[in-house]
Amino acid sequence: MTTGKIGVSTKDLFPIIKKFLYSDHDIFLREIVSNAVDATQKLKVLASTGEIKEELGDLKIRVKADKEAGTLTVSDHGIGMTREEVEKYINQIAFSGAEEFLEKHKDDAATIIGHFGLGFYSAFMVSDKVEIVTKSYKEGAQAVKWTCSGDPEYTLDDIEKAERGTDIIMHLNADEKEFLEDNKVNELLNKYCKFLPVEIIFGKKKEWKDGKYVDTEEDNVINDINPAWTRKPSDLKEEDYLKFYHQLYPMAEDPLFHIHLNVDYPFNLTGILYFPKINNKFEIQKNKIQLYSNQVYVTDSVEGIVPEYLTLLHGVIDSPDIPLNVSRSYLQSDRNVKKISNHITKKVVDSLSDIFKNTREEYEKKWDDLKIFIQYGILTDEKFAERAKDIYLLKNTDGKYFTFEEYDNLIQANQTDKDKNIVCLYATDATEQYSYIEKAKAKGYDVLLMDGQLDTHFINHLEQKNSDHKYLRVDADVVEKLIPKEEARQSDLSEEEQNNLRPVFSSPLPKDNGMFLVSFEALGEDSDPVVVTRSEFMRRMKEMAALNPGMGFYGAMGDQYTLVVNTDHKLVKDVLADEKKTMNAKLEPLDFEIKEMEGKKTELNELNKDKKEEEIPQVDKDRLKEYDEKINTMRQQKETLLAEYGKENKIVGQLIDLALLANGLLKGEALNKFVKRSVELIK
Ligand SMILES: Nc1ncnc2c1ncn2[C@@H]1O[C@H](COP(=O)(O)OP(=O)(O)OP(=O)(O)O)[C@@H](O)[C@H]1O
Repeated sequence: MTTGKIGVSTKDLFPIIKKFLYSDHDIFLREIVSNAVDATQKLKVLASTGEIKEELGDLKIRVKADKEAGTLTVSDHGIGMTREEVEKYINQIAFSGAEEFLEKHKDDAATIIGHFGLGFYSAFMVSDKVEIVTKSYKEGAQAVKWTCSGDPEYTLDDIEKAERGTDIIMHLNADEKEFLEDNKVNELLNKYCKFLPVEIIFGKKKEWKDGKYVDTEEDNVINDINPAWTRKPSDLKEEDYLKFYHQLYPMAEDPLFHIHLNVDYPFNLTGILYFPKINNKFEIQKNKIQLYSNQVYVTDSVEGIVPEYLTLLHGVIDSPDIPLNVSRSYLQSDRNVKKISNHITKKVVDSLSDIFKNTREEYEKKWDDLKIFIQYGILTDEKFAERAKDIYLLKNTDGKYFTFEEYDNLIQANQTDKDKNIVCLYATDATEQYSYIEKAKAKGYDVLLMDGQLDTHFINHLEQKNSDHKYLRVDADVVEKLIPKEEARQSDLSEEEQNNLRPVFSSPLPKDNGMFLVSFEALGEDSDPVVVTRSEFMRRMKEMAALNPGMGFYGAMGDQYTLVVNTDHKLVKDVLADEKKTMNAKLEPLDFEIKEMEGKKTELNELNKDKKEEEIPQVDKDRLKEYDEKINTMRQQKETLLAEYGKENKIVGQLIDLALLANGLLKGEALNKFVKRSVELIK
């Protein structure tokens, strides 16, 4: 028997392994199993080079939990170790360089593990004592047993062992007994070892018999040793990709597309990325891209490692250049990792371009689901945006798809305004904005459908990138003025007529869901008498605020609408005429008095016009104030009269309700009243 102290002075190491890695102590099983895989792979290499001539026999790796003994054991039939190799690899090499590093990075112990070949020692995170029982493949090798109880002292004994290979026996400490439970071990093996290249057995396959699960004779193989991403794309059919997808995400719907990554220069990278079909926000979070290193699972929190938009994709990326077990900040700054993520971006766009060029119809069919990924990529990644601009599709309200270039060609002639802007019209809800869409189409305009979650952001982005393009929702203005080709004709109502008509039209407007302005426009006698519009700027600000908590100011504001009254329309002219007829008798005395007051005001002002403020006599000041107050009161009286008149006027009420109805704003009680009044009108 040999006893000794492990490697260089390592008394700091065990506490760190135990304490700092506590949060992620699950990984010990991966470390031990992947060592067993390495040992088995090395054996196969030796056999293939002829260095080992005998039959290799059963190469499966077995994981066993023994509750009575309190041990978890991982056994392989790999190359094993001689006494010298144990001394060297377990006792010495494992710690070379680690000591200095440890000093510097006391807080970042995860960086050390793996990076310095300390994988094996992670067993001490969960064990009081670890034994290695191993016999080398080398002829006549003496089997040995190494025992260590989590301090630098170890023992090394010769023992009898029939078969070549290594058993790692972990005596779990009292707090870690959960790792003896089938469920827990299964969970860990499934997470970390599901695609390792050597078969891993844990217990027997179970079957349902007499009301419970019982063991069968068959070994329970945990892993798929040839996962799809390690195979050649030419050997795989569509259904293989689907099958693999469901292996990764059993509950998910079929994905839209897959991209098989297969690079060996300038770095090694394989993998399959899937564009998932997403039905709700929740699903985006649930399934994630998994990062592997030589088929060993590393992580599925890839934020900061791959470009942000890629975190929405599903699938697997495998690169031996992705270091195992290092901290996130390390991965983010790793040059290899950066190169990998740039390359993936290029590859993703290239593949999508191919699909787009070769099977455009297919691409269009999937576009609605694909759109959010491409938009997210364009919004968050300059490089992606540059590359993806030719494969982005705009969809119009007729369900037709266009690239940016195709769309410009379509609308340029008819939808360029007097300032040479190309105006793209869009709807966010084809049903709600139906009447506006129809009016725009009747003018020969095309209308895009922008009903996606990211469309508001995306439109802002497009306008920033192309300053000669304007995006307007179809209800942003009356159709005559959406794309102005020349200066608009002024309404021929006098200012006074407009002022008298304004309260008539504003009094019946709803007061609860927003603010209304009333404006008068000369839109031609064939255009609608009254239209509700919604300013593009204010609406977009509100929508952005809803997505962006920092813009609370806009979010808190009510909706803003404009009621546009077409003064060319016969019905509006009728209202004006009727108003004059009915109201003149009441308004005239008020108007007369207002005029008189204003006359007096002018006189007084004229008198004092050359004086400085302090030279004006106080009596005059008081009188001016009095006149102003009187004028105000009378104006208010006028407005009240006109408002009452407006509320009584059936035509005004009906016109406004029709306009609100077309904008989806007539609801509840107001809608009910509208129906009743309509029935009365028919009678
Ligand atoms: N099951 C095993 N069979 C044969 N040799 C083993 C086995 N487990 C560990 N070893 C030897 O012990 C060495 C140290 O293992 P450890 O896991 O600490 O580091 P590593 O495997 O070199 O690096 P890493 O785990 O970070 O990839 C290995 O390189 C290997 O030579």
